[in-house]
Amino acid sequence: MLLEVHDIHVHYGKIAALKGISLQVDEGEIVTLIGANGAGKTTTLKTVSGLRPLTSGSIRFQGRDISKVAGHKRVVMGIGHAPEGRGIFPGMTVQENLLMGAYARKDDATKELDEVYDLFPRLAERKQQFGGTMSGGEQQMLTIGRALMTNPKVLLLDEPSMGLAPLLIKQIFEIITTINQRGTTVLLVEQNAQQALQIAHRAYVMETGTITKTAPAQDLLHDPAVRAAYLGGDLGIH
Ligand SMILES: Nc1ncnc2c1ncn2[C@@H]1O[C@H](COP(=O)(O)OP(=O)(O)OP(=O)(O)O)[C@@H](O)[C@H]1O
Repeated sequence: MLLEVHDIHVHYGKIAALKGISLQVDEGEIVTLIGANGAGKTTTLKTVSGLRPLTSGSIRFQGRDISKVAGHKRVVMGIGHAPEGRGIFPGMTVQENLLMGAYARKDDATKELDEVYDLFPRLAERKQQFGGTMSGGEQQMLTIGRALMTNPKVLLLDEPSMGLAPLLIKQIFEIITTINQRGTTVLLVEQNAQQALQIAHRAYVMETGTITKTAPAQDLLHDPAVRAAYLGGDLGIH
């Protein structure tokens, strides 16, 4: 087991955002978390990467309890996080933004930089362009690229398709599959449940701070209750 989240509770002040979440991610998997707005998906990722503290419960990574390990150390251990809302450095070039992702590493990141440019030719074309002048979709690519610069064992992806045009959404999901096939485990949070379930191996359904269902992604694609709640009831399965 690569990542094991056990019965975590997380609060924002008095508000309980996570009320006992447990999930596992095996090496090599794409696991997706789906659920309505406010269910706690983003909070789950933030807690795994160390951006939010736990009230109780535990998180194990490669068998080690990391519940109290600082976020920057989790990066070095192999937990990469591409957060929602992009958060790139607008006044830095694309390349500088990517290199910021590698700052915690002691070794040379040339290989990772080449890999990121290979995955996202658009970023390679725009190395010297300021991050803030990139389009929304390009900034999304930059956020994912920056997280990949840490050479993560597990990549936490928060809403990578948010705000993207349909063609770009298709590309982003293809790229996530490629990243996974090249050896990175993925924990994916998505509003776009249909596409997420199509590329994922397994999925968890979240509702108001709890997990209500877990199954192979293909099973959830055909689950009438999941289809009605999260897939618009549309039966257009590909
Ligand atoms: N900084 C914060 N302060 C107070 N409450 C917060 C904060 N961030 C999130 N919450 C609350 O925690 C709950 C879970 O939020 P979270 O962002 O994790 O949900 P989500 O499933 O990712 O939703 P979405 O799909 O809308 O992004 C929500 O009720 C939200 O209002």
